[in-house]
Amino acid sequence: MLNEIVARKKEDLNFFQLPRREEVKHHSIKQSLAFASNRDGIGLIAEIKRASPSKGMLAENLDVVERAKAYEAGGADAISVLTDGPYFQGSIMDLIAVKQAVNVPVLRKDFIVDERQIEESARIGADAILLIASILEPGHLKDMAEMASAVGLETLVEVHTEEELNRLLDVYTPSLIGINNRNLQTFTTDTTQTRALSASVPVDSFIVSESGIHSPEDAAAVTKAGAKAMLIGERLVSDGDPKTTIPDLKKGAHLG
Ligand SMILES: O=C(O)c1ccccc1NCC(=O)[C@H](O)[C@H](O)COP(=O)(O)O
Repeated sequence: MLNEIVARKKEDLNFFQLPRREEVKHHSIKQSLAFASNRDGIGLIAEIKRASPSKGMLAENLDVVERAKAYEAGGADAISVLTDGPYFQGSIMDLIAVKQAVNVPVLRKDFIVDERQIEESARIGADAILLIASILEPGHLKDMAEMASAVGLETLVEVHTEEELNRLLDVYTPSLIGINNRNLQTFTTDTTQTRALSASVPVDSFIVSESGIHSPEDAAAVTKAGAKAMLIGERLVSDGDPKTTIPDLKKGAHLG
């Protein structure tokens, strides 16, 4: 009997195994965004965001697979999945499901503070992870970025202030830099933050403007400021028709 139970258990365990990382098709987020920037004037990362500390619940009972497919069909060049549970109501299950449903690169958005989260990100199939300069010492951030690269993950390194950016650049120059327009202490957003920092970003780094982008005019402002891509959560997650909204937001890149 016990043998039977154990055999059955082994079979069931196989059911839940994730595919090996080398069996999953991975896509470069930088390449996807750079291609879109050349083709459309700006690349777009659309975010799966159920809730946030600043706004509370944004999309209750969100079907993450349906939403991710709608983003992709609408022209998103990458998808960001918030996997933090306590503050954003996300989970790694969301990322696993999204990765299996779309062909654009998938970014894991979380508060990554421990090397084990990098191993986990690789295991669950993420193509890229976010590293936040305000919560990691520059040397630690550099080590984390190198470790991520060694396991096949790209990194988007997020800064909000000039001081954070300069401290980081003293030890490490990220290839993808996210300028967060949201102040993480007050939660206020101001898209002029992208302009304020972009001149200090090394020319070879690719700028992603993050947060507070709601309209084609916002897209125009961050494009003019030097962003090559934008990361949008709230505006898109509750939107009825990403197939219309995503192209409209991208068209903002061509506004005067
Ligand atoms: O969104 C928040 O309230 C928030 C608060 C504290 C830390 C992080 C937070 N957001 C994470 C994000 O990076 C945003 O979801 C992302 O940049 C998209 O922003 P938005 O388009 O304004 O939803």
